[in-house]
Amino acid sequence: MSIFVEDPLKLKQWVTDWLLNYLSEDISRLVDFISLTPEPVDPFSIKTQAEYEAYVRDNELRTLNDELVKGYQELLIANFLYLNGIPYTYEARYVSKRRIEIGFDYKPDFHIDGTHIYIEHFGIDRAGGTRPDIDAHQYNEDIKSKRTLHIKCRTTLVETFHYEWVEETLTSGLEKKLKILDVEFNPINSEQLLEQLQSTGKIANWSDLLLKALSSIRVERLDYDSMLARFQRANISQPQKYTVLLNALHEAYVQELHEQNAIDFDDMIIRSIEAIDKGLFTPKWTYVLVDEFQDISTARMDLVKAIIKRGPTPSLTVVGDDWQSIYRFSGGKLELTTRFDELVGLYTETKLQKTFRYNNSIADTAGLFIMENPEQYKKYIVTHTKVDSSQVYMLDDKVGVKDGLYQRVVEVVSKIKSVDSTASIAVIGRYNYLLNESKAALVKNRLVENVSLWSFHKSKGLEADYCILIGFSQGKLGFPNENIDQAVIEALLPALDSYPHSEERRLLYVGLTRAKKKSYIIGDPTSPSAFINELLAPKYEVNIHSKAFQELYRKKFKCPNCEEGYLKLINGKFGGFYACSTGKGCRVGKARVCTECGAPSVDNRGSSDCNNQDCRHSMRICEQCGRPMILRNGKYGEFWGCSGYSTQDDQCKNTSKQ
Ligand SMILES: Nc1ncnc2c1ncn2[C@@H]1O[C@H](COP(=O)(O)OP(=O)(O)OP(=O)(O)O)[C@@H](O)[C@H]1O
Repeated sequence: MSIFVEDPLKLKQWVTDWLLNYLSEDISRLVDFISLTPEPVDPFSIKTQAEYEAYVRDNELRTLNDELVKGYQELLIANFLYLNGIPYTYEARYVSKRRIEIGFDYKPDFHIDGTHIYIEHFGIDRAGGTRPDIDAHQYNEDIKSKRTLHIKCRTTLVETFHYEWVEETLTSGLEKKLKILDVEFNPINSEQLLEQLQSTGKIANWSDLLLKALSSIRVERLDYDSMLARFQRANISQPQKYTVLLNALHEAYVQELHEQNAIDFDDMIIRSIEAIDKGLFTPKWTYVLVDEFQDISTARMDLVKAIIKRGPTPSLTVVGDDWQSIYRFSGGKLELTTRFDELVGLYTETKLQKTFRYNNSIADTAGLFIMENPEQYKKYIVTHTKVDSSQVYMLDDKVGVKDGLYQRVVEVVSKIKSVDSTASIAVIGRYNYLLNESKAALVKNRLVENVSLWSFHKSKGLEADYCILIGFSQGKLGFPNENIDQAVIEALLPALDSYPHSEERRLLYVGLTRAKKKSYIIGDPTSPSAFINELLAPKYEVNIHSKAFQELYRKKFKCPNCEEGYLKLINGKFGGFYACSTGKGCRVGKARVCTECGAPSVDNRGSSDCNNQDCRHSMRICEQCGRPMILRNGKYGEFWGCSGYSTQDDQCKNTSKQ
């Protein structure tokens, strides 16, 4: 086996060395690479301010000079200045401290040091249009006041625009504009640049990206053409450049293994297939059993197929659970389970729907949660153990207390031990650092005995009496992990179902179902992740043991019409609705289920409005009969028509204009 298999750090070092060599051979490769990472994003495709903020939060836009900037196009300008040896300051103070009409301290995007030249990048298209969440009129007015201010203060304003980026003239245009002003260009040489890239940690980040790409190329058995096709299908910009780079990396890796006279795990599989196909080995097995089939990769499936094809007509039995497919990042191809007949052939199915591990409370919460994704199979798990009350708890991380999360972990472990001293306990976290910190806190409090620390991935197949699930923050290191900057890796991995966070959802399902007795979820009420918000909904019947979370819950489910009541989900004959917990005394009666977020939606005149302040979705309803209105297409254009139009015994013909 290759040393890379035994010591992943050695592989990382090899990739880093390869990258440094590859880049130093040709300066144009270096410039190309800089333009490939981070991946370009068109800000005009971002719809809301919250979405833009999440993009900036989750995609650290750091220049070659190590400044954090606020937009991808600003990053390109900063890098252009840096590569051309033009000293600049990002968001420098302006000569005048005067506030311009719009009322903020004016800081132009860039100042060319030692000159009166400033650069402003304006996010407008040729018609003056802006990002959808920005008021275009106001933005254009601001542009005018900035121009006036520069004239008044006798400074030179160089303007660049979003549309130049679209037209691919952003940096070439800037070059012309600066040369006219006699700005001196001293392009940086490749050694200096490489040094800077290393010292700012960029090379290390790029190596991580390449490592992941290499692993995907291996497990998916991709060649140049299939890689290029995937990038094109995924709309990756500059697909050719990525393909050339990754293909070169893969070839060098294969060559390296050859020189080491060694193989890796992927080779083991690939060579086994070859050995069987060439008749060097004849399988004799009459029964072939594959466990954890939901995570099987293309290469592994090819091996199974070869064993069957060349064996003595064996029977194949596979065991898997599509709800627990969590190894896509290492090639797991859920499709092979969900499209088994198409991809593998005829089969008979046996459903294992009874669990001897967890109780009905955990089964109901976890089952409802996983089946939110309509692409997962519908299954109703019967449990051997039955309980009368909810065994899933939501706790907070002691809002505002330093290391509050780990203190909470200690508290829960200590409480469990006080009532069930020999119980097995597991702390399950999305990232290893969460587990390391938890372990340190438990060791310090002498509570670590009988406590396992597992990542959600590692917890697969394991079990404990009590499980404590942690790390539900928002963003890049959150759960669900909202890391969206690696579209390249996404494109190389097996196809993913389209439901948002589907793989992360399965991961939480796995975590929730590790406990035999109780599951505790610890979240942060000040920035609850999407999963925490979702689990607060009454249908999950989670015990909310936290004032802060109850407050959040209160906001969403408080009955708007009475002091005491909460809106509770009822599954009626004609679908779900919410009813006030105080019963008939409350005038609100029933509330609808918001079609966007599932929280209660309360009827007002002509519309039903979501009670969840983060959602606030408004659904148009018929003023005559209360059914939802539907936007229809008629002879004279679009109009709103009552959805009761097609109901035979109680037809409603109400319409209103669009
Ligand atoms: N027939 C049975 N009677 C009693 N207990 C059982 C029975 N079958 C399994 N168990 C217990 O149920 C628990 C779960 O079993 P096992 O780990 O085999 O399930 P699994 O289907 O592999 O679960 P998962 O896929 O969720 O990891 C174990 O503690 C096991 O000992």
